[in-house]
Amino acid sequence: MTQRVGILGATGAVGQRFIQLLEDHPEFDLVCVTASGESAGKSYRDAAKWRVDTPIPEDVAELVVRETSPEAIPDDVDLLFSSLPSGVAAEVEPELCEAGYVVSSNSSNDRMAPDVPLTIPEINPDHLGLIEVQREERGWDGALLKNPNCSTITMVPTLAALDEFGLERVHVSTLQAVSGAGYSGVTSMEILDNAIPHIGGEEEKMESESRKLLGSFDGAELSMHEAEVAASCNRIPTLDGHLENVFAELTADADPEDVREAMRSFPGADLPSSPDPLIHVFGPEDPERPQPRMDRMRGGGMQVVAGGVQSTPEGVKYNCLAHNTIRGAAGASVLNGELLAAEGWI
Ligand SMILES: NC(=O)C1=CN([C@@H]2O[C@H](COP(=O)(O)OP(=O)(O)OC[C@H]3O[C@@H](n4cnc5c(N)ncnc54)[C@H](OP(=O)(O)O)[C@@H]3O)[C@@H](O)[C@H]2O)C=CC1
Ligand SMILES: N[C@@H](CC(=O)OP(=O)(O)O)C(=O)O
Repeated sequence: MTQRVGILGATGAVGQRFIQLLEDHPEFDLVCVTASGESAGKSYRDAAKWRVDTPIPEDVAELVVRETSPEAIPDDVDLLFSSLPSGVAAEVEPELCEAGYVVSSNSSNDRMAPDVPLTIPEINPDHLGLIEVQREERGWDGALLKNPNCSTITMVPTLAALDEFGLERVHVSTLQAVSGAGYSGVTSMEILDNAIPHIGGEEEKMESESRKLLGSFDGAELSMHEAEVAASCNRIPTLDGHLENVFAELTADADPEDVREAMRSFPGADLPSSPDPLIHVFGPEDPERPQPRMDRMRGGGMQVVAGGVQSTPEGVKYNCLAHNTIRGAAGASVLNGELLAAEGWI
């Protein structure tokens, strides 16, 4: 069955990725786009400065952009994807959920709220059960579901694969693409011939969101994973694709080939946007991979790519990579929407 969907913040960088990913989607039909009051009332073509590398779908270009409020959105929309600035989302998303809409959101507000599921469908689909808790506590007919931060989602599938070796402590250092800061986020004068060893709030997000994603849900309450996570986040002059150097301390012995096999065989999800395999792993014959330019579009930008697995005295070290605006943003929300549909929440 096809579901009628909308995008909140559809004119922005992530909103445009949503439109690209929803074109020809087998389950979702895009019927509604919203943005700020500045854009509302204009055609999407006139409101959005289109910057994605495929043309605007003609039917979307003709849609009239709506205000971002419950009154402006048609009642028969089954699911809303959200790519609003987090301050705006923090106000509007709860109003929409209260009005009965189900929202699959990429914005960072409420990710760590104890009654808001933060999911990667291949890793913790059972956390969706938190929606029952959320509805009971908040009295909503709708629901709010979040996907994690783009740097977090790049690393967590590899950590989930390592969990069988007793994941105790994680140190990670990131090399993040400029698109993560949005189109006007970092000027060329700041980033060319340079690297910036700080991204506001990013380290805290990686450290807390990872433990929530890897945590367990007993049907009523969510417990965080016990592993300690310490992150150092850096911006570098790549366009798309976050590369990360991970050092994992494990309680069990783990040979690099066992680790590669655990990552290679980690199961995907039976959902249209989930790649198979979930993690592409380069072996010791390709020590220089993954690389952002060469590997970010694997699996349509939805695959996580790992390589450089080597033993350390405490466990293993390796590199991992994912496309930050596809697997790390719009693609993650679409995949969560597919999970909501498959599990009967919409
Ligand atoms: N850029 C990226 O790679 C990533 C971004 N994110 C997160 O996704 C969200 C969106 O990011 P991004 O697409 O880069 O942001 P943009 O600034 O490019 O887009 C923001 C969108 O929100 C709309 N908007 C702004 N203010 C309001 C308002 N007051 N009411 C209603 N709509 C409003 C804008 O509409 P208008 O055009 O009318 O101003 C636009 O559609 C953020 O929370 C960001 O942190 C997450 C991961 C990666
Ligand atoms: N901070 C990320 C992008 C982002 O907006 O993340 P979040 O979804 O947590 O707000 C980056 O710079 O690459």
